[in-house]
Amino acid sequence: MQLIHGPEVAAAVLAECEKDIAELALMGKKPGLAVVLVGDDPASRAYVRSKDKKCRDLGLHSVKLELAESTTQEELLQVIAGLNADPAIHGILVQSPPPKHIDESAVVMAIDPRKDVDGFHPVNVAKLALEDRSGFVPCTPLGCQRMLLHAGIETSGANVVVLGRSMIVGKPMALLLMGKGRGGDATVTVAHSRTKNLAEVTRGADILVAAIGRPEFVTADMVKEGAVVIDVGINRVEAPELPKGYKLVGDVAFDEVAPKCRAITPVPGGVGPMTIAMLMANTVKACKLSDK
Ligand SMILES: NC(=O)C1=CN([C@@H]2O[C@H](COP(=O)(O)OP(=O)(O)OC[C@H]3O[C@@H](n4cnc5c(N)ncnc54)[C@H](OP(=O)(O)O)[C@@H]3O)[C@@H](O)[C@H]2O)C=CC1
Ligand SMILES: Nc1nc(=O)c2c([nH]1)NC[C@@H]1CN(c3ccc(C(=O)N[C@@H](CCC(=O)O)C(=O)O)cc3)C=[N+]21
Repeated sequence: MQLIHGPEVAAAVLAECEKDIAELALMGKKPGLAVVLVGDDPASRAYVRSKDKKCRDLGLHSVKLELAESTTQEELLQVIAGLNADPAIHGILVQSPPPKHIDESAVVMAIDPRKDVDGFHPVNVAKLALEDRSGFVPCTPLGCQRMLLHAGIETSGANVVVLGRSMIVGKPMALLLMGKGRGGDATVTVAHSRTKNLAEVTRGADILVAAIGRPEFVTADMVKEGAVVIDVGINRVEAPELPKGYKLVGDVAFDEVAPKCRAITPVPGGVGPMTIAMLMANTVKACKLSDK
């Protein structure tokens, strides 16, 4: 069984970013990323902090905006308009999900598609579906694809099952893996909460991507011997015996599934660090494509 280490693959991505950042510096350009967080969800805060740190480590310009829970949609849209107009900012990320009084799709629509490093804007969703590589692909599925490539896992002709159909993970993951060319050309099945005989469907997978947000949902009986398993899930579960009072587990019951696998990603230390690395890569790409 091969363990695919997220931080190791992320380091390769970040090394490429560093080369690009050095080249951009020669042209007087420095990639800039703005991350906007509305409210004070602890998991979101942790993510925003680690992104900010990674930016600084790489020498990117980083702006972290932490707005009060009570921020109105109008105020948030004004903040985004300011970032759209700011030539030092090439990427904008608004942490999802926003508080309930804010319409997420209105927020996504307000971001200049050229700065939409999350790849959530309809222009970028369409570009992914059209296989137009000038757009931005959501960081998490992009990171999963990169992990498969790094681990030498052939996707061409493989039976892939993507468990989950969200716009952030499942749907773009399916589009990437069914796309033509390197890291694609797979036969993709997308399963979700209405799927019948789920275990039978997932047992057909040569490559199983789990992105449902249910702790340790995927058990050994759902996985074929020799399959590759990518665990996207990040679930906080209570663990009173630990100093933090919680631990992170994936959507896969790692201990029982791992022994059956050809390769598997752990949680933590799997897909999470890749998401951040791809965010850096998308920001560098946005800077390269910008005229400022
Ligand atoms: N590693 C990383 O960087 C990231 C990790 N995540 C994690 O990935 C997981 C998924 O996130 P996200 O896609 O945003 O989640 P969503 O809640 O938006 O989507 C979950 C999907 O899983 C499906 N689903 C839920 N329960 C079941 C079930 N019992 N059987 C089959 N399908 C089910 C849902 O089906 P239906 O559509 O029918 O409701 C839905 O399509 C979460 O744990 C999240 O924390 C998310 C983003 C980044
Ligand atoms: N607009 C937007 N874009 C996102 O990309 C986005 C979002 N909203 N909302 C929330 C999810 C979740 N997400 C994670 C990224 C990295 C880790 C990560 O690095 N996790 C570490 C563990 C970190 C820890 O120990 O707490 C790991 O898995 O090893 C986790 C989760 C991005 N998301």
